[in-house]
Amino acid sequence: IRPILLHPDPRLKAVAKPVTAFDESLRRLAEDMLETMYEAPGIGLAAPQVGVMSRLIVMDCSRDDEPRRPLALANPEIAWRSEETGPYEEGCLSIPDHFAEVVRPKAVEVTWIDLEGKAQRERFEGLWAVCVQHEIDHLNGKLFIDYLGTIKRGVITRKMEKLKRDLAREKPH
Ligand SMILES: O=C(O)C[C@@H](Cc1ccccc1)[C@H](O)SCc1ccccc1
Ligand SMILES: [Zn+2]
Repeated sequence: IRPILLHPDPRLKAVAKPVTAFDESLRRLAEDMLETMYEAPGIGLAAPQVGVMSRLIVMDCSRDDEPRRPLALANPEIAWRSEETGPYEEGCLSIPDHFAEVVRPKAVEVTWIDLEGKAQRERFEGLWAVCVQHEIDHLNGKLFIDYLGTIKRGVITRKMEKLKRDLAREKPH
């Protein structure tokens, strides 16, 4: 389990670097991220959210009544976006307890390299499509609040700054 960085944090606004070593340490990082994600709980997590500036994301958007399908995607890229878009009330483990509607393409095709170094390509729809786009945004320093207007984004940022001040002073918020 690794601590999840909270917005605002410069590491959440930086562009992460491509993964080049498909070795044991990458597999260990993916395992740590999946453990952190399940414990949060969440259905996705990007390496920059645990302070690692690498282009690695993990996801498991399977429902509770389905078998788990943990995925680790290195150097993910969106190769195709559907014309059709749709809204979803998004949240973020780095911006806890804040939710807002974001409109994204309903389906995307993603290419990536898996932990064995093999190139993969898959079409995602539904919650998987929302999640993979949300996670790839994290690799480019983009947060779901960046799709909101200046006012709403500012309100959320100021509330998060207060939360971080209170946490720093060990005061319950
Ligand atoms: O911060 C993250 O990247 C984890 C996000 C991933 C996500 C955000 C919006 C929509 C889909 C995925 C979430 O905090 S994981 C929590 C969650 C759980 C169920 C449905 C939506 C979000
Ligand atoms: Zn997020």
